Amino acid sequence: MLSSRLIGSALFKGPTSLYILTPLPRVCLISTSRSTPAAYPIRSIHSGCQPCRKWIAHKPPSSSSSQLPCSLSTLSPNLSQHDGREKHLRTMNDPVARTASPYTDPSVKGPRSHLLSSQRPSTKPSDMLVNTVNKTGLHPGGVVPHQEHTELEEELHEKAHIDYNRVAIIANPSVAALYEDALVYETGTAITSSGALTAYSGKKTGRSPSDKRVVKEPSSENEIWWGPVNKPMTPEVWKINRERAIDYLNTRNRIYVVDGYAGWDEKYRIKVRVVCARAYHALFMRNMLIRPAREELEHFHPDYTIYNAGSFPANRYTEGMTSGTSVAINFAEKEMVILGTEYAGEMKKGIFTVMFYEGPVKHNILTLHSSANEGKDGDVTLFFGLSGTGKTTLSADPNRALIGDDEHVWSDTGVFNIEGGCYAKTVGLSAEKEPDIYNAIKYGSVLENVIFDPETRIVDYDDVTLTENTRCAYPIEYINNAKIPCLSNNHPKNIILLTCDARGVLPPISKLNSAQTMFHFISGYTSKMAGTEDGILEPQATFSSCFAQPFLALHPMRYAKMLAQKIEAHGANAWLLNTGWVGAGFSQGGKRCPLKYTRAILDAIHSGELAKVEYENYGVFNLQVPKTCPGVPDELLNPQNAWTAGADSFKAEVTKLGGLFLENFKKYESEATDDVRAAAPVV
Ligand SMILES: Nc1ncnc2c1ncn2[C@@H]1O[C@H](COP(=O)(O)OP(=O)(O)O)[C@@H](O)[C@H]1O
Ligand SMILES: C=C(OP(=O)(O)O)C(=O)O
Repeated sequence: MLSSRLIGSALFKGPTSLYILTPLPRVCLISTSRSTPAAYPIRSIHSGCQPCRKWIAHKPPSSSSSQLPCSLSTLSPNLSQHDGREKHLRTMNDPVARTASPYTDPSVKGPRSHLLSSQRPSTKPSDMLVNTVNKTGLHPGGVVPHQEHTELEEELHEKAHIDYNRVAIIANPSVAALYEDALVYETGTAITSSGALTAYSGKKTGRSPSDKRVVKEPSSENEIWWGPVNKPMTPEVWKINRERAIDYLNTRNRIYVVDGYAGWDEKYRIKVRVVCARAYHALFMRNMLIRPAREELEHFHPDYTIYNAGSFPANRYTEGMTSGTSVAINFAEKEMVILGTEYAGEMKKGIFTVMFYEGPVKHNILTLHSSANEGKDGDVTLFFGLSGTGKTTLSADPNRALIGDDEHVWSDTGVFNIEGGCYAKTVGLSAEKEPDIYNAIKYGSVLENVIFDPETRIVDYDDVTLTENTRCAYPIEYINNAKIPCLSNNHPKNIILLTCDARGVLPPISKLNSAQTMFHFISGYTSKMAGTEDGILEPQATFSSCFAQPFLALHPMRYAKMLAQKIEAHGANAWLLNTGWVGAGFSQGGKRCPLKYTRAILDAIHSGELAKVEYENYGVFNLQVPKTCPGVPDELLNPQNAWTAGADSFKAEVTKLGGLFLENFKKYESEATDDVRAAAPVV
C-alpha cells in the first residue's frame, strides 16, 4: 500500500515519472527515470508543500527499485512486477537526440550528477528522509536544512543570486520532463494530435521592437548603431531590470536552465545559457540552440546568459521604460533580460543581435538574416529576407540540403548556421504545400498560439484567433534533408533577396547586377506582414536595411560593405525574388504569388536554366526580368502584363513605390558609391 502520508486516489505513470494524486489538491511528481541525466528533485507540485530536495541519482541498471528515494517499492508493491517496463524506463533515451552526439549510453552522467562535493548524497530511503524537519500533514516533505549544489547551481547563485535553497533549478531537462511541467503548470499548453507541445504566449504574440534596449557602456558604446533600433539604457536601469527579473525567478518553485551553442562553426560559436521560468521557453530554446553533447554540459560555462522573466512586467515607472515590456541586452556583462513578454522569439532574436555585434566586431565575419541551403554538388544559396518573406518556406526544399532557416554567418571559410532549430510560421500550413515543415511538427516540437480541437487535438492552421503569427519551433534534424553539421565550406553561389511586395509591382524574379544588389540590400524593402511584430495587422511597406534592421547592432553600412566585398571576392549571382502579390496589389484584388511558381523559379535558378533565358528591362526599377521561366506562366513574370486593376493604377503604384525607395535611400546616399546610387529607381 502507499505510505499513509502519500496515499493517493490514483496513481499513473508517464514515461519518466510517477504521479501520485493526493486527496489534497496536489500532485507529487517523482522522476523514475535514472537514465535521464536531468533527474528531478522530488518535490510536490502545489505551492504550499516543502520539497524533498534529494536527487534521484543515476544508478546502474542492476540496482533494485528499493534504492530509489522514498522507496518506490514500498509505495507500490506492484512495481517489482514491472521490471521489464522499469528497465525500459531506466534505459530510455531522450527521444530528441542531441545533435552533436546522440546520448545513447545511460551510464554517462549528465550535468545533474556533477555535484561539487566529492560525496554524492545517500540515496537510501532511510537516510533521505532523516534530514528533513518540520514535517506536517500538510507539508509531509518537511524542510531540508542543508543540501549540496551542482556546479551550475553555484554559478547561478554567484552570478545572479538565484536562491538555490528555495528554487528548484532544473538544468537541461529532457523533452519529456519539459512536456510534463508545461502541461501541469502552464495554462494553455496541450499535446496536439501530431505529438507537439502547444503553448500560449499570452498577450504578446510577436516581437516588441519598440521595447528593445541596449545598455550604453564604454566597451561597446562607440560601435553600436544608436537610434530607434538600439535605444540606449543606462547601466543603472539595467541593474534594476535585471534584479527585477531575478527576483521574479526567485519567487518561482522551479526554474529551467538550458545550455547550448549559437553557431555551428566551433571557431566562432558562443555558449548560451537560458534561465527561464516557463518549461515552454526552455523547450523552445532547447530546440533553437545547438544542443551540446552530454559531456559538454558537465562544465558548461556560458559566454552569454538570458534571464527570461517574461511573465512578469517591467516597472513602468523605471526611468526609460515606455511600457511593461523590456528586452535588454548588455554587451559588457554579456547578458540579456526579458520582462513583460512571453513571446519566445525574443530570445532567439536576442542572440541574433549578439551575433550581429560579435561577428563583425570581434571576428570580422558577416552575420546575415538569411536562410541557406546546399545543392547536391555543394552550391550554396542564401535567401535574405525579412519576416514572412519566405526564408523558412523556400529553404526547405526536397532537392537541397537545409543549412538553416533564418540566421547565418558568412565567414572567410564559408557559411554556417547560428541555430540548432527552425522557427516556422504555421499560418495556412498544409501537408500538401509544405510537407517538410508539416512533418516536422511532432513530439519535441513547440507550437505557439495555434488553435486546436479540444477533442481530437488536431490543429487548425487556418485559425488565427490568437494571432496571425502562429509558429512552430523544431530541432533542425526534424527536416529530413538537413545538413548536419549545419555549415558549408563553400561560399554562396546564389544570393536571393526576398521581398514580399504587397503592392504587386515588383516582378516575381529579377536578375541583379552587383550595384543593384547593394542598393536593394541596403534598402531592404518588403511589406511587413501581420503578426510578427506587435501591432501590425495588415501588410505595410517597410524598408529594413540589410533585411535585418530590428536585429542590427552596428550601422547598416558596415554590413553592406562587408557583403559587397564578399560578393566581389566570390562572384555570387544575385536575384530579387518577390514572394508577394501578383496581378494587382493586396488592396486591389491581387493574390500572393502561388508557392508552386516561386518554387519553379528557384528550381530554374538552381538548374542554371533561368540564367540562359531572354531578359527584358522593367522600367522605373530598371530590373532585368526573364521573359520565360520553366513552370511559370509567361504573363506572370512582368507585373505590367499581369496587372488586372487598370493601366493607370499600375503606373501610379510603380511610381509610388519607386518614390518610397528614393526617399528611404536618402539616409545612406552619402556613404554609397556612384554605381549604387545609380541603381536606384528612376521616377
Ligand atoms: N510564394 C510564396 N513564397 C514563399 N512563401 C509563401 C508564398 N506564398 C505564401 N507563402 C507563405 O508565406 C509565409 C512565409 O513565411 P516564412 O517562410 O516563415 O518566412 P520567413 O522565414 O522569411 O519569416 C509562409 O506562411 C508561406 O506559406
Ligand atoms: C522570429 C522572427 O523571425 P522570422 O519571422 O524571420 O522567422 C521574428 O522576426 O520575430
